[in-house]
Amino acid sequence: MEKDIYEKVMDLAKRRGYLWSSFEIYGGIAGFVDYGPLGAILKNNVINTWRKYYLIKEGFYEIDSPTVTPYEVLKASGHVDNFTDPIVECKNCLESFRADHIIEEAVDVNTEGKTLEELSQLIKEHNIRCPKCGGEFGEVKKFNLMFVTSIGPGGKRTGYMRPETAQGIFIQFRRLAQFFRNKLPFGVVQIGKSYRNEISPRQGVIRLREFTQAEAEFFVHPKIKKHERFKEVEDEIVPLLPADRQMDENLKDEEKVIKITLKEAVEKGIIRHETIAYFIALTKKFLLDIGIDESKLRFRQHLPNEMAHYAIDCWDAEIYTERFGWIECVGIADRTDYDLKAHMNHSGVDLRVFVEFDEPKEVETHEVELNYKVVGKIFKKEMKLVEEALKNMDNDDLKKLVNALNEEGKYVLKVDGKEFEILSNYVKINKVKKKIMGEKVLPHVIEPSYGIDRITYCLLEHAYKEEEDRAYLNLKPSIAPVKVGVFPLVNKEEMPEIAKKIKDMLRENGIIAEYDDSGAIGRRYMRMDEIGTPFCITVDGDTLKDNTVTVRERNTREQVRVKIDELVDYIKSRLKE
Ligand SMILES: Nc1ncnc2c1ncn2[C@@H]1O[C@H](COP(=O)(O)OP(=O)(O)OP(=O)(O)O)[C@@H](O)[C@H]1O
Repeated sequence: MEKDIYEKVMDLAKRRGYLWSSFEIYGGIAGFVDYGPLGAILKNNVINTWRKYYLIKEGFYEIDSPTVTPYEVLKASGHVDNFTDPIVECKNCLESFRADHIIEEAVDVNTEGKTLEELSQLIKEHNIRCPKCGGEFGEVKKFNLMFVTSIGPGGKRTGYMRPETAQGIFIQFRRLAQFFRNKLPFGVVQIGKSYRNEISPRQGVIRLREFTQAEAEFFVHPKIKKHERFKEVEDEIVPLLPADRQMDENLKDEEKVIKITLKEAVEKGIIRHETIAYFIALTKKFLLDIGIDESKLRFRQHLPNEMAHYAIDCWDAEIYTERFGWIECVGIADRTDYDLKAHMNHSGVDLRVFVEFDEPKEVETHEVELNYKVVGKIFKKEMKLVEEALKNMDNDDLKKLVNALNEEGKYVLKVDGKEFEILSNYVKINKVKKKIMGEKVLPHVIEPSYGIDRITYCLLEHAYKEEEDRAYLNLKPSIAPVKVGVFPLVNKEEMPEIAKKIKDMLRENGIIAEYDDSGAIGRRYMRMDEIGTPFCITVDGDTLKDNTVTVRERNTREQVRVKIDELVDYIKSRLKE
């Protein structure tokens, strides 16, 4: 049977040092992958292009936080309770599977949003059996995808390997807001490993248990979701697969995608707001820039019952692959204030940002006067902290304080993770008119989240080309790991020395070049083509006479002669293509 593209790409990737199975000499474990010498450069080139978009063009800043995360953080974020997949175990061979995947592979049913009971029912109804041994399945259960660990000796403190990089940003929000001088909107990114104990990862690099995410968190005023630079992208036409069209049974699959401008999509309410639309455009630009095939890219909106527990609108950039069909590579979600609110409530630390009004407003409000005789004895050393917190309360909190004191006779004041009980006799509340300059708001966050491994695999698959006499990777010069192969035509006279000098000269100028003098020149070209090297330089007899070399282009195989003196500039300009 002919190999499919996945097999061919993975075969090449293994042989030529792009991707290897991890722990191979011990039998390997599904869901882990090593990037070999070329793979590591390719992945870094993808990440650095991504940085160019988010850090340089958008003005976001990057942070780098630990991957081991204490229980409290992920309890607050909802991951301890909700970050689960449905699991089903074969009663005979005890192998576990993801229940929704097993059902969708066996019968034509959409399992999105189904409860555990409904999934169990579907397995029984369709008599779905274990694909490994044909055995009967037990009931469908919940399985939490996080890897658990313990922090410190004795296992007293539970930790998890982070399931997403985003939480590291949310929990540093107070410091980040200070860094950005409390001016909304602002953006922060984090690139790094995330961990999910996927139930049965059978899709190679697509579903990993340890993978790299590049996540951007764009914090906005909750009422302002227009984007300052939307104008620059509003005419962009993007293939969209909106939720209602996915659910419309009268439409054939190919009719479900619509191609309209982002402006129209926002105006018609298909995309919820400009900021999501802006990041859809940015994502498209980035993916095409690294070499994803435009005809194999679309944006699919999550169905209402598919949305993550924290999101109100979400669009996935899906990329087409031959074996796996459309796969989600980027998720662009409006996470609202879900995470900041959760961390504010659990930690007791105020994560709101003070936003100034255009004009000061006069409002009726309250002022708190402390009954020092009473509170002095109660709060002792903490007196200053309590006093400051009460004096700095904003209007909303003052209302809560007044209501609580009227209704229950007490109020719980939270300051820096500490709680203080305030009773009615501790304070005197005066009604006053005040000019206020602004208000505290809890920002919303719009998150584009990129799966670097899936993107890198798609890139390899889209770049893979076959011709009669060769298979090669059509990687863009900016992304290819090795930029130039340098060869002496024959290993005599001074050709090898000159070629080695050219290789060194290119490297000194920041261009990764490889020297190769083994085998026939044609085979050397093929070896470079196979790993996607865009240019090959050959030193030949004429070089010795006129100091020129041939530069051969990978795709067209066309050759031009270039002076050695001009090589660096020539290659540099062509690497920008
Ligand atoms: N197990 C995984 N292996 C590799 N990449 C992943 C994995 N899980 C998520 N990603 C990547 O991280 C991105 C953002 O994560 P997100 O939580 O939105 O994924 P997800 O919706 O849970 O993915 P899926 O539905 O495929 O499990 C995804 O778009 C994907 O590219």
